Amino acid sequence: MLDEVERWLAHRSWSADDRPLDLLLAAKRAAGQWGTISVVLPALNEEATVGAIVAAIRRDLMTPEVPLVDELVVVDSASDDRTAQVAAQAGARVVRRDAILPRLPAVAGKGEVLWRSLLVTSGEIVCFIDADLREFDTRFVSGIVGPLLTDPAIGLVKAMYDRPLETGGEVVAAGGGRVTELVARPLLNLHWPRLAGFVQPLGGEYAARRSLLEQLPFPVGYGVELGMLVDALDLVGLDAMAQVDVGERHHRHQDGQALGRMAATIYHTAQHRLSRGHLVRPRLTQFDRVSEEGFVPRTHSVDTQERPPMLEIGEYVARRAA
Ligand SMILES: O=c1ccn([C@@H]2O[C@H](COP(=O)(O)OP(=O)(O)O)[C@@H](O)[C@H]2O)c(=O)[nH]1
Ligand SMILES: O=C(O)[C@@H](COP(=O)(O)O)O[C@H]1O[C@H](CO)[C@@H](O)[C@H](O)[C@H]1O
Repeated sequence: MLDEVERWLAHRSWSADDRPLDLLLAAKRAAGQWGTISVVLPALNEEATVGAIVAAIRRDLMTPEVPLVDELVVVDSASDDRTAQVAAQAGARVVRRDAILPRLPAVAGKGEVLWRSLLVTSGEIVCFIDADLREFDTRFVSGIVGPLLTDPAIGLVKAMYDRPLETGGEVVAAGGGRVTELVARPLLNLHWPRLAGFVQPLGGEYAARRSLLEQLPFPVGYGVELGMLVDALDLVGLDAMAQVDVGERHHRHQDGQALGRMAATIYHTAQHRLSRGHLVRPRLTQFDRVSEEGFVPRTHSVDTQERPPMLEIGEYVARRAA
């Protein structure tokens, strides 16, 4: 590991316990406008889990005694279940992805909704939390916004955690984060070794200053986390980035082929940054055994579209100037 990363781990890697809530609330008061916090949950068919996450954040972090979070928004990613109703009943403001910036028709993908969320939130600190988490602890939020409240030099904070691989509520292996371990961590270590200190580079729980996020392109799919780490490193440097240990994360796990498609788009996101030019062919062929036919190839396109920095969107600039 690079000496720079060793040093980074010593002074940019914390526990959520290092910043108790009373310290955060005092820092938030002192920060004024710069301490405003928006929590965003991207949600595609998360009716089973989104309500408990919303309720926990409202219960713990949006009360007169603990007014840490200023707004809580669920961006509904064209769900076809009751995600929007469940989230609204739990107390979130729900915004439909397709209602945001309709002049640019939305495309499928997690990064698409995170990018659009910047247009419908106002906090100077934006905190992203996946909506498929179970046994959610609001330390995930307070832990990662903490350094942004207490240290002006920090621009982006990732959560780190254990992530058991579970099926039906039973732990089947210690090593969740399959795409992290098989694709993202090797890619980062080989090509961006300064990012090798991030324990959960693909984790979906992270917070950043709006002033940083609005300068970054957003890969529209699952490449958004890797792309954001690489682009933030280029723009603000490693010392403006940090990570906080928030314990253990339980979430729904996708099947192997879905993770294969995720891996392909993450690889494309990395390759796009490596050569900013020559792109691999964005297609992925996978195989299913079909009774008498044997293995049948099924080819998927790999999403490659990226949205520009929000500062290049006139509506966003006008809203911020208002
Ligand atoms: O097109 C998409 C894909 C995912 N998500 C949300 O993004 C988060 C992370 O997605 P997912 O759980 O599928 O990723 P994983 O954790 O399995 O890698 C979840 O809240 C999803 O509902 C979304 O809003 N739109
Ligand atoms: O880290 C990973 O390997 C993947 C899959 O996790 P699991 O193997 O299902 O625990 O999950 C993450 O990757 C996505 C792409 O960056 C993020 O969007 C998810 O929030 C994150 O859970």
